[in-house]
Amino acid sequence: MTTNEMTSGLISDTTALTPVMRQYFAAKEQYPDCLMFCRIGDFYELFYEDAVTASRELQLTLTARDKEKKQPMCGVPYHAAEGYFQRLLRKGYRIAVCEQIEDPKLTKTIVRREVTRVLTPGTAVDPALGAEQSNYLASVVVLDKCVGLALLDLSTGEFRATEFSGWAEAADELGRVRPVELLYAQGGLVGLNGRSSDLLPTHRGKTAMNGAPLSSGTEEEAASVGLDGIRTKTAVEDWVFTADYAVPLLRNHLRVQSLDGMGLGGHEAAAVAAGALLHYMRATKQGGLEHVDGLRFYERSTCLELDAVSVRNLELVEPLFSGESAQTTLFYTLDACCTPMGKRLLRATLLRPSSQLVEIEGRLDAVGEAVADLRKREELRRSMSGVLDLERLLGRVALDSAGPREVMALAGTLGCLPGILAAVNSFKAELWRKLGAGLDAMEDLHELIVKTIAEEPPVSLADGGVIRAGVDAELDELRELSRSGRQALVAIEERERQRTGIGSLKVRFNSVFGYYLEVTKANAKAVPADYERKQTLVNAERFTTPELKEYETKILTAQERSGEIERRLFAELRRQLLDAAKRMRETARRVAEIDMLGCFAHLAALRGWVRPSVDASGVLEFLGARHPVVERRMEESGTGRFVPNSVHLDAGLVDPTHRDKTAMNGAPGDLRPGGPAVLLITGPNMGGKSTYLRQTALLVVMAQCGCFVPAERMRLGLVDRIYTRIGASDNVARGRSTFMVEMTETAAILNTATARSLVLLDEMGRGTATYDGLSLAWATVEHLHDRIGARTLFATHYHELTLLAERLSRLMNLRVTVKETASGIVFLHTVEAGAASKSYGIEVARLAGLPAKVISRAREVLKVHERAETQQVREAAPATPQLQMTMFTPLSQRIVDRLGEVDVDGLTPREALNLLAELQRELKG
Ligand SMILES: Nc1ncnc2c1ncn2[C@@H]1O[C@H](COP(=O)(O)OP(=O)(O)OP(=O)(O)O)[C@@H](O)[C@H]1O
Repeated sequence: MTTNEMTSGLISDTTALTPVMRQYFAAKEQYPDCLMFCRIGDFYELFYEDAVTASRELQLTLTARDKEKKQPMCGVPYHAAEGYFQRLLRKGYRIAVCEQIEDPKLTKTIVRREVTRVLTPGTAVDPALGAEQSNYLASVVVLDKCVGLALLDLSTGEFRATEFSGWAEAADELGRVRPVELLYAQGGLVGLNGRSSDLLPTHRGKTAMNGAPLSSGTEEEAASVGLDGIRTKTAVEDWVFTADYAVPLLRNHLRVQSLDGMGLGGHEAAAVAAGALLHYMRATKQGGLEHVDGLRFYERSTCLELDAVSVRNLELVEPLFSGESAQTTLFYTLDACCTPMGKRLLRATLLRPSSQLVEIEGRLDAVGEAVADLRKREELRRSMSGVLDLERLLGRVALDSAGPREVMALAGTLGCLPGILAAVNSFKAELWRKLGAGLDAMEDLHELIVKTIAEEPPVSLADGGVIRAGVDAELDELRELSRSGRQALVAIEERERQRTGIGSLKVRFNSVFGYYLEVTKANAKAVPADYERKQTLVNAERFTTPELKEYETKILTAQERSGEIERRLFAELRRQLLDAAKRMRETARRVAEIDMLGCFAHLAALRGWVRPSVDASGVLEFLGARHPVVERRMEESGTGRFVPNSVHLDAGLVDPTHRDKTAMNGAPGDLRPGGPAVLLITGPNMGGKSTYLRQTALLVVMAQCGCFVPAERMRLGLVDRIYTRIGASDNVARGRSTFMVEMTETAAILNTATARSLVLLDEMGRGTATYDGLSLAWATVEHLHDRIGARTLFATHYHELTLLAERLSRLMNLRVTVKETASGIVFLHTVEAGAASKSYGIEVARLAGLPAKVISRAREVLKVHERAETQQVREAAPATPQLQMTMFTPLSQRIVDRLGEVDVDGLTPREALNLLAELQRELKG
């Protein structure tokens, strides 16, 4: 008999079951998708398939309730259960905890049992969660062709929602945020473009029996929706995802009349997703939602968009291959934050850099001021050094899992706030002033805690002595009573030793017998007649006396009563702290931002990074730029120096607001108007092409986060999106052909990139026959150049592509350089103008140790092919359509060209004036 059979009603005769098993099945029927942990005595037991699953996942011994072993079971001791729960949650399982809800001592029949908690990856806070990580529960809904998405991190109370016009963008956001659990309507996501989206269809819509994590459907689906990273997907009944139900629920929870104040006006889909998420929290019996007291509507359009593929390729927050060291990530390199909140904000900012000039410049101004003043900068960072995780501590208070020491830790952190405020106020930049003005130092709360809790409180409230003396008169009195009672016992012990002459006589306590006098067997004869025997052990006898009983009652009653008072006062304090939850969260948010800015300033000063000049042009120009991660790793491992390189790109966009900003960092003459929009980079393997591409993207990300950059100078016209198609990814493991993945990613770029985007294509077209690959690469470059005009870096091994420079006016060839020496080639890692003349693939193969015979044969074959191919490509490549110069040549270039054509000596003064007027007309559009 299996649980499935039982719960699906195949087995109707439950009378043969023991009463406990009947309770078990009743509970399991309600939560078929959870692993059911059933409390029996000191253990949580699992049965049937749940037992098989748990024993496999937790390496528990599988036993059986019956001789035929048809009823497998396994169990974990109740006091160690939380650790086992977490291990299963991390693997994506859902858990229901069926508790004994009566005291076994007080009932003569079977103890009642009920499910008191349902734990899921998104609703249970993992104590082992890293400070910089978030534990998002996500909820998604499609309403009126609009996709609503809500995200909640229960560990901090962060709650936000947004909307998308299409599923692809929503899936992309999910791929970036990587929630641990996703909620969606059971009926699937119906309504997108008037058709039923089959991306999360009903038949896969349920979490599998046994609480097993769902497989994410077919490969195409997984890739197209970017959901394959989410292990737990939970279907919730459709009615929950309706505006009539979810919106009032959300309003009630947030205690607001209208959601407009949270930026949710007119965003029903986002509100419904958020309301449904709260419904789920309640349905899984999660109390402690007090710290979830605000909801923020956020929009991606104010951000530099990074699709999930680019986040991965650029290793912004995670290494490309799981299991690799995190040291390859940009986050690791930039994380010099002092506080856990700062770390989390940095990580979130790297995933969502700004695309708003005012915001970026505001941050750069603030960072710049701190870079320039060592004393103030250090003071700022010092003021934050003792700050703990304010948001998580508050989360624990709300979830009622904060003990006295955590509350004291909270006070410690609150105590740092006045210092932080003073440090922030010492700066003048507008952003610092804004942050300072809104920073609530919360001295009242700090004082409240410090005055209520003892200086060095015990770990647990039950240990007593948590509340400071002087807080409650009755408590002080009771404590005095039990103290004097204990003193009296010491006196009794001494007196009785004298009276009986038994030097080893002791007054002792245990929870079963209370206080007693203990005498060794050898001395038992000397015991006076008024002692009343309580217990006989192998070596000792235990006695009591009426006097002892009297003190016992006094002491125990006093302790019990003071325990009650301590619990009440602690609960009152908790309530007061939660009443201030909103203030604390707001402060935590500001501290995070202060910390991140301080971190940027610290790194800039430490590593000599410079302030990027950001504007609304289409320029992207670096001088002496370095890859921050590779440079740091080379420094740390002592493997040489990183070779700086420069980049010059111009998408030819007119910057209406910053027309006068033609120079970087005030140095005139750096702007070369109408620079190339596409850079085609050739050169040997290992030459540094990928590094050059990635470094360009990373510097853009950093600059738009408001961070200084590792370069001598940088000018950046705002980028709206970064696209990357870099190297062969590990999609092969997911069963999709490398080439298919590459083409899907390239299609996404060609269909959605804009003239403001930055496109990085590395070795496109390698995964197929040479001519197919070359032709696709050729056509892609043409399309990017002619139709999109995005700033593009294209690294390739197809030397034939360098011929494109003859046809495309805004494409420039670059090459990574090598030096040929007698003993082989040396990589110089410098990028310079021009096409690589040779590919050196064979040289690199030689360095890798291919047999000499193979190398020399390869050289022969290469010669024959090279001659033939170059000729063919020249002849066969279709003519590029004539560029519409006026459309694609930047204005500045056209003016320069026009001036270049003029014969100045042959002009009359009037003609010169006319020309000037004409040029000005053109400038003004
Ligand atoms: N500017 C640089 N200064 C110093 N070392 C560099 C530089 N650029 C790249 N390197 C080092 O050279 C190695 C190869 O770089 P990269 O992977 O970028 O080469 P590639 O040209 O893309 O090679 P392939 O074509 O085989 O992918 C890396 O280990 C990197 O650390």
